Amino acid sequence: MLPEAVSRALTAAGVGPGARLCCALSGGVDSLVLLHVLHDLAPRHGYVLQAAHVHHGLSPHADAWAQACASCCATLQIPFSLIRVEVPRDDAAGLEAAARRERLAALDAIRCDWLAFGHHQDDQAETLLFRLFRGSGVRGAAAMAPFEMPSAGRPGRVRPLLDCRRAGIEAWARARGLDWVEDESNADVRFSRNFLRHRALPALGEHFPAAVPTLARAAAHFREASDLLDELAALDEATCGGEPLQRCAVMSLSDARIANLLRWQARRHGWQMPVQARLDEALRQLRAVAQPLRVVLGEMALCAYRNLLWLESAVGGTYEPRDWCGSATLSWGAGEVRFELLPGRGIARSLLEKAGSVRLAGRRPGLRMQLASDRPRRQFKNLCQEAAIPAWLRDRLPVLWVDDVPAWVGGIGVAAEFACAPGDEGVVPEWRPAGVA
Ligand SMILES: Nc1ncnc2c1ncn2[C@@H]1O[C@H](COP(=O)(O)OP(=O)(O)OP(=O)(O)O)[C@@H](O)[C@H]1O
Repeated sequence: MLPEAVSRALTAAGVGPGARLCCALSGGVDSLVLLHVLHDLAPRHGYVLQAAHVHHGLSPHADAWAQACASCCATLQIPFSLIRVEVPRDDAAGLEAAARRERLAALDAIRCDWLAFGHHQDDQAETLLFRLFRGSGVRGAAAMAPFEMPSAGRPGRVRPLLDCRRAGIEAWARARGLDWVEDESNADVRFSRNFLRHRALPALGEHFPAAVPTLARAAAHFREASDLLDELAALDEATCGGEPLQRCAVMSLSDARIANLLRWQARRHGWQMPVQARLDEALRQLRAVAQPLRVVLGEMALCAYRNLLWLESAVGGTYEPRDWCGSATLSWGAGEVRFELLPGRGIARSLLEKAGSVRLAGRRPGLRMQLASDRPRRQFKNLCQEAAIPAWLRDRLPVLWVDDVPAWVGGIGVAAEFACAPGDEGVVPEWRPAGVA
């Protein structure tokens, strides 16, 4: 039964023949059973199995766990990696969350297509309860996904035991004669997760015998609803003009829909969402205050200027001047400037090659530029107004200085005297300020 559940989950995720599958092995019973089942199923599914253990160096038993994982893999002849991570003891997120973050980052860096985790149905029920007690919305209540597709160089994640009960996994381990290690911290009911596992769920189970599978089923319903909200956000973004959004179009949506859209965009950029009250306040200002507007929401800022509306990183990077020597990108603040070679477009390459210095730097006082030979030379402020660049962004605009003459200003364009003629080799700079299109 258990191997069949794992097999179904792998098929549903699309872990096919030739896929490189890495089992995230903690040494506990769940991932140990998963490793054995994956090993048994490998000939049927045709994936290439490996395993990895992350050594956090936090528990006095950490070396013993790593050793147990290594020897189990040696017995099964499964390639094994041991990854050591440094967990900052004073991390603001707390020690457990920091360990988890470092562990996932280390696992994500493994050369594989899929990572398999040993989370099971009891974990799913605990996760749902835990999140509900933190006031989660629909997305949080969706708990853990059975699988997450590989994306942007990151392996996919699959949780093949998510439909299996803990007791069934332990029974399978005993029947197979497996030895496993117990994480001593799992028994400490001062931790919320352990309290839910050892106290709350057993108590609930006395009255609701099917509490765990029922909660897991509810999580699946929440996942469906959460996916629908994502689809709605994608539709709303497209109807509102993409990124940046058209302010008028956004304002015609309800607050709940705008919040849904902004949350979805923030997630895509990898920014943490602020608490609901902060977002409500930002929306209130958006409706009430005349533009321009910039409201900082933790790691990001909600900006409105003219008819544009967008999220951008609120955490600036460095804006140090740097020489351009032909590289494809130069980092700039929280974003970067990309340089692409295209015939007849952008800056004439021959002028860059002849120049004594080509530097990416900020604007300087008195900057003036002519965007076309039949247009007047304009001051920086006017150029920004014409290009709808909001005031708070102006000090952060990248400028490409060629022998101290501005050849290109990010978001504005190329100076007429540097423009590439049709048929010549051109260099097209593109500024990506991390969040603002
Ligand atoms: N040290 C480790 N090295 C490799 N994989 C690990 C390690 N610890 C945990 N895992 C993987 O993560 C799965 C879940 O373990 P655990 O519940 O302890 O971690 P978690 O990711 O913090 O869980 P949760 O998401 O429930 O908080 C394990 O079954 C295993 O696949």
